Amino acid sequence: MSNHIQQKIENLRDTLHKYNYEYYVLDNASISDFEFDQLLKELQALETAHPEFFDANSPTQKVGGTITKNFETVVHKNRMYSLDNSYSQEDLLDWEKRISKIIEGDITYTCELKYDGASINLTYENGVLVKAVTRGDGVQGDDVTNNVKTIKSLPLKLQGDFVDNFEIRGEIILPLDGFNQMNLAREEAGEETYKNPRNTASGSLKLQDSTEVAKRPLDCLLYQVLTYQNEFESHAQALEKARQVGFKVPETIKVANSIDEVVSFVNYWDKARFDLPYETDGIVIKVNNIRQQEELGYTAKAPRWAIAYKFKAEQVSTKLNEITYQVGRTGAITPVANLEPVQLAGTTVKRASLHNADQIALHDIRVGDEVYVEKGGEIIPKIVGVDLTKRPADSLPTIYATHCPECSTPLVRTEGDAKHYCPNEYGCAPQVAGRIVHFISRKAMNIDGLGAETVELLCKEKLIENYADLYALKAEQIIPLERMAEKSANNMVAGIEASKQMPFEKVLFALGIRFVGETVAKKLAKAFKNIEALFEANLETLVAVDEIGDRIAESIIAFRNEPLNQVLVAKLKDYGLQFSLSEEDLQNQTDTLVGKIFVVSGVFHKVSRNELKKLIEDNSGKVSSSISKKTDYIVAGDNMGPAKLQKATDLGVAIISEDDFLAML
Ligand SMILES: NC(=O)c1ccc[n+]([C@@H]2O[C@H](COP(=O)([O-])OP(=O)(O)OC[C@H]3O[C@@H](n4cnc5c(N)ncnc54)[C@H](O)[C@@H]3O)[C@@H](O)[C@H]2O)c1
Ligand SMILES: [Zn+2]
Repeated sequence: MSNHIQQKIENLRDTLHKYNYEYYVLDNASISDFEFDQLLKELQALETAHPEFFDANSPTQKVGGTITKNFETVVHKNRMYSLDNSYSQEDLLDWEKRISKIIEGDITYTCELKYDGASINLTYENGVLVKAVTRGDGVQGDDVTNNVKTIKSLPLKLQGDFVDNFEIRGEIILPLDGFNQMNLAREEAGEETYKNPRNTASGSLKLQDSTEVAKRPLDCLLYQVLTYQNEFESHAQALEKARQVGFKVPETIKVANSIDEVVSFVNYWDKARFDLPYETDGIVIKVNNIRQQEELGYTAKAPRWAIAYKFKAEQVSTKLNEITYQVGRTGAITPVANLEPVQLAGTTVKRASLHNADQIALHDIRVGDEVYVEKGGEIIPKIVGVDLTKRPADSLPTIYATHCPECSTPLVRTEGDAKHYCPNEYGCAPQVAGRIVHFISRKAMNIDGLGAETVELLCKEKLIENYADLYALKAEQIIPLERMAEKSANNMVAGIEASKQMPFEKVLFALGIRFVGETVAKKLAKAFKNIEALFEANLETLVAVDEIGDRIAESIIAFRNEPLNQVLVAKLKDYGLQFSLSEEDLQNQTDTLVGKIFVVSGVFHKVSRNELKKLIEDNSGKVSSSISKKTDYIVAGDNMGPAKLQKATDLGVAIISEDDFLAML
């Protein structure tokens, strides 16, 4: 019996060591955090029940990371710990009870967001950054000073009055904006996209070439100051002071006087976090008083004076019954997992995306497996892993589809593309209907009174074969159809008619040119101003446009060379759709701000923030999210952050008001 348990404990330790290695060293996790946490919890429970198998090297006892051989190893002056996790209000109350037994007096807490990146320890001597070291195994880490120095928001030399010698800790993160831009560029270059901001940030830190790191839009958010003469009384005070001398300490931090206040903070950010420009995976609650922190001290792995509250992972496990294949509007094949129905984030989930053949192979996902399903930012849930312990003995590896499930054409897969495609573009029913559905969709022509199901019906009834046919539809043809009545038919026709006013960029997006998404369509519309100019452009002219690369350019050329597309575009033009920028758009576009880089900060009165950004872009200026030496102007509204203000002043960037800006135009 105990032998069996010991075996189980050892297996779990081995498994977790392996996952730690993949996560911290390779920056390429093969299982989700949720699964990892489950396994760790399982091990913790076994170890608590069987203290005779205690091992100081167990993943429950140690910080998970390690050092690499690529950088100089530095022993931390002050150990770097992990954080204990909590998942509910009860967990937080338990924690409060535990610490109240150890310390005397009232406790106040600081609540901070748990920034999802890589931890870093910065050493400042006489106000100058001298060392930046990763957490490593907590005792020693990698010296990545040169890489960290490229982070623009991090002060290399402090201005103003602060402690002379200190360490400060923070999280190196990759804001979502920058992450998406990096991925866009990779997609453009036909390279595989990065998985998530966290491991991209962590991987960037460990690059050998600092000039490469400098190109990545990393940021550093600070969360702890360590001094040697006890200069500060409270954690919040230390952070406030750090912010004043130019460190990026997020304004989201809050002091709470009770666990109830902590809980309100947690509940608020559980939703509001999706509006943040970076990813967070929870809240960190800390005892605010530094003397009390010292009294509480540390366990082997984490401070007793802090606890992380992890946002609920919207993830469950269920059985995979069947894999089917879906043909998208572009002919891309998506494998779909048909699941044993399960409740997830308030909805019943029956299907989930499996992405592509590589993903299936990577996780070795098989029919009959118990799989983990996760609901991320996207609406369609995805499978993130397999519970191998539950795999049936007779299970077989998945063999990926070879032919289109709709039209039986052999599938193709081009080099470097993760997806398989059905090449029968104009004869494969879902591709035909799919192109029309895309055309009418909200972000494209936004046609009221017409939905995907109706489009399929209209195709099936042979009333339409392509999107241009929509404009010839008459109410009398629609009324006899299933689920249709006079009113709905009239609405549909009116909606189609109204769509003729949609601006050029929307029409361009609606055409469904491969790789021409909403943003690219906007760029193209702005650059070429009308469809004739766009379709006459050669590869060279096309790639000269900002952010347009070979892949997009070739796709545009292929589209305009296809005779059917030429006919469709000509028909749409005849029907009166907008194939050039409007007079108004043209008038509003100037070169007034060409070459100028703006940062917009604060709240404005005459125009909204988005309008302001649009005005900058319409007048050929560039909007950047962070202040750097390259920034020409900061348009400052109300409540501009003091850190930004300081930074702008330090760099000598001109700070202008909303009125100043409007006057420039
Ligand atoms: N998927 C995998 O294979 C795998 C493997 C290992 C670890 N993990 C995941 O990593 C996490 C455990 O990692 P960990 O030990 O680094 O602990 P952690 O990330 O849960 O917590 C500690 C870290 O939080 C960071 N942090 C962010 N904001 C902070 C703030 N305001 N104040 C203080 N600290 C803040 C610090 O960098 C600190 O080192 C778990 O979520 C686990 O699921 C996943
Ligand atoms: Zn097909």
